[in-house]
Amino acid sequence: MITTTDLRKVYRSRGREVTALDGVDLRVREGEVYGVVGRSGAGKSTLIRCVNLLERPTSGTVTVDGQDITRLAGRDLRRARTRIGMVFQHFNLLTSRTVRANVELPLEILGLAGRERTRKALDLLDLVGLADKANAYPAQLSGGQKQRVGIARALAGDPKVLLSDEATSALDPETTRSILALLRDLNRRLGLTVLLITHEMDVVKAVCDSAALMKGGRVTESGTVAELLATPGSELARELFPVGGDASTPDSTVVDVTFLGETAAQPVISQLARTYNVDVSILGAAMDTVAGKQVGRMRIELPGRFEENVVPIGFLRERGLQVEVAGEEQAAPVVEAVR
Ligand SMILES: Nc1ncnc2c1ncn2[C@@H]1O[C@H](COP(=O)(O)OP(=O)(O)OP(=O)(O)O)[C@@H](O)[C@H]1O
Repeated sequence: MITTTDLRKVYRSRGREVTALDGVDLRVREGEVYGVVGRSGAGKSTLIRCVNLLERPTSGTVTVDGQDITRLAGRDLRRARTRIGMVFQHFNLLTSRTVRANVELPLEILGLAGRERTRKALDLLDLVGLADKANAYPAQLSGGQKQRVGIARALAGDPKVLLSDEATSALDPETTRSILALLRDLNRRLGLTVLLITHEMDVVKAVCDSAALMKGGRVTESGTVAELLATPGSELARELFPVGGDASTPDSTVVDVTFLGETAAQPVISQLARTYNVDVSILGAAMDTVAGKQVGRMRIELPGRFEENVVPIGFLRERGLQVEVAGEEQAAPVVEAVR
């Protein structure tokens, strides 16, 4: 639904050049909620602003719903933009206009007649749970309510795609949860594709089907959350699911095991201990729901060095678990060893 190909953006100001995007390839599928995370300055805002051409990329292409929008200008671009809604961290509401008039603004630009505009704005406010605030002014609303108005306004052009630029960063945790639940609900009910940027892993955990990590203007990892969790060495997986715990002795093997979906319910660790008669110590563990799936991660310690634990580690992998051995690159030989 959204594809960027070798997207580059170089800002030039006062003789200096800053490469904000350094060849970004992104694939957001129709109907998914896709999160882009990264530190401040990684290029997230630039990326999302290039997707609706608020910022013109220096090179590369952006395709939204099959249309290369980097080729568009003038009226064609304005029309394409109505199919791409955007919500902002600081809401960007007009304080002199009522809530209804804020939502009507893009409808005015689209040329809808007065009565039709009002009806549509009221429908949208109903959709975001704010029907009773139509005549209020933004100053009379809480942060969460303001963001609901921002979302209603973003939906005015019946977009297929919604872009969210840190929409929950200015909100408290409970309001964040309710706004994320609203985005998820709109994604499901309207089949809306959502591309959001955030610096909060909890946002990805709560709503995203897929995610990408940006660093220095590049995407360093991307995939569905399940794929990322199953990728050895994935930084995103580690940040989504941190498990701590240090080895009690240098003569042991520390293994991080990730349980996804059905495997989460299987008693594999006790099977491992019984089958190989090894003492398994649990150094750390966490269970959570990520993208609606139960996921667990456990850091275990096996007595003896890696070479002595090749077979038990192979046993875990054979059970379909994601297994990472701390400080080793021998993952492939282990698979070979049990075949
Ligand atoms: N208009 C601009 N002119 C010059 N440089 C800019 C401009 N906008 C962004 N940059 C630079 O581009 C780089 C990427 O910025 P960007 O805002 O996209 O990052 P970000 O990941 O969204 O950061 P944050 O989370 O702090 O918003 C930074 O080095 C920033 O200083």
